[in-house]
Amino acid sequence: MEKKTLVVKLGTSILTGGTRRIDRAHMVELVRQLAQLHREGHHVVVVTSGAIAAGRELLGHPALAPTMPNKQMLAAVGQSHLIQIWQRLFDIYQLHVGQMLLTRADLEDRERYLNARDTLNALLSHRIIPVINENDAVATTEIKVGDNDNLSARAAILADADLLILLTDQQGLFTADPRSNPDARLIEEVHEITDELRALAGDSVSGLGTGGMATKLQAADVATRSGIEVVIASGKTPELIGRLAHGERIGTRFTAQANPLESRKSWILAGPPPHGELVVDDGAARAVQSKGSSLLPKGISQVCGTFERGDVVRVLSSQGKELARGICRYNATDLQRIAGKHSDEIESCLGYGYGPVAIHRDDLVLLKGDTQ
Ligand SMILES: Nc1ncnc2c1ncn2[C@@H]1O[C@H](COP(=O)(O)OP(=O)(O)O)[C@@H](O)[C@H]1O
Ligand SMILES: N[C@@H](CCC(=O)OP(=O)(O)O)C(=O)O
Repeated sequence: MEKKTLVVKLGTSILTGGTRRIDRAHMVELVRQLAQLHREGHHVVVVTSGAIAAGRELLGHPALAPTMPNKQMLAAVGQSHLIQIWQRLFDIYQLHVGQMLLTRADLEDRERYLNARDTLNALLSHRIIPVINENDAVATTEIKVGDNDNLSARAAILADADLLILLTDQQGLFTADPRSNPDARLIEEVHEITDELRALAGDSVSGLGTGGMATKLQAADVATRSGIEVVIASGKTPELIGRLAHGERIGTRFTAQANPLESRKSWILAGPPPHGELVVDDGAARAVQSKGSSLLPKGISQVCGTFERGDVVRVLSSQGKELARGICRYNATDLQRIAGKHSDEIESCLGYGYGPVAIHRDDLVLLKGDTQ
């Protein structure tokens, strides 16, 4: 069976079961399902809400004004508690978790984005379960993603996920909020997120979650545009996670709009103008062009311009013809020092390393014909 990468977002509504406490009994059941998928060889990423709810529970539900610092204080208390609960539950299956607390600023800055992606990939390749939440304690309104639905869509892009599952307290997106409209019907499949659809998605009324269905639709929009399928479903459906991973139709499914690799490549071409140039030797030019290889420092003969790790650069042949564009994993100063060297010399030369390649093949777009 094909191995998939799944991002599963668990909202406060499902983690508390609508109560004032974290529903550990239900978390045990969700972890059992996640561990089963992991055992089958799939990559599993958890995006967890519930820090604020856990903080409230731990402090005995103090009467607090709903100010930002108070929420941040609750999240700071609750997050460490929450991650301990996750770790204890995954311990049952001898699995480790790795906590990643992110903000919007981390995901918009190319260098920090690459760092976060490298960390996530390192966790996954060591078969550790990444457990992600927003870094509420440091995030102010400007740098906050604001809700974990949107955060999970960005985490899914970071992980190159095949499927994003948004687990909540409803069976999916309905034609109206089922809490107030008993006649509301489940929408089973969405191919395009239109304004009419957005008008159906209401806010959270439970006082526990953030954003309701509106933020779930925003998340579905972001993820499906990046080629990731999204499902909104009820966390109470038996064996839900495994059944969805095996292709069963449950809840509301949003079909992917593009292939993830293609969408990253169009960002490279349409995104910010290149910051610098790498002139490569004939061997590297051939490897990149005909074999679809990554660009190694060894094949770089000249580094021009000032660029940071994560910036887009142009790749030029020794005759000055533009062959490709890609996201560079080293900044210009570092690359000048390692250009022409073997990848296993990077660490000793710089004192650190971000891996053996200057531009990974997934971050490289070949240009056909003259693009000078
Ligand atoms: N059209 C809709 N279909 C389903 N649920 C809706 C809709 N509009 C609003 N909602 C509300 O969204 C809530 C789920 O969002 P939220 O409370 O933020 O949960 P979570 O903590 O899982 O993110 C549901 O409990 C429901 O009341
Ligand atoms: N980061 C916050 C959750 C924010 C949020 O979006 O909550 P939810 O709508 O329940 O997914 C916390 O951990 O409490």
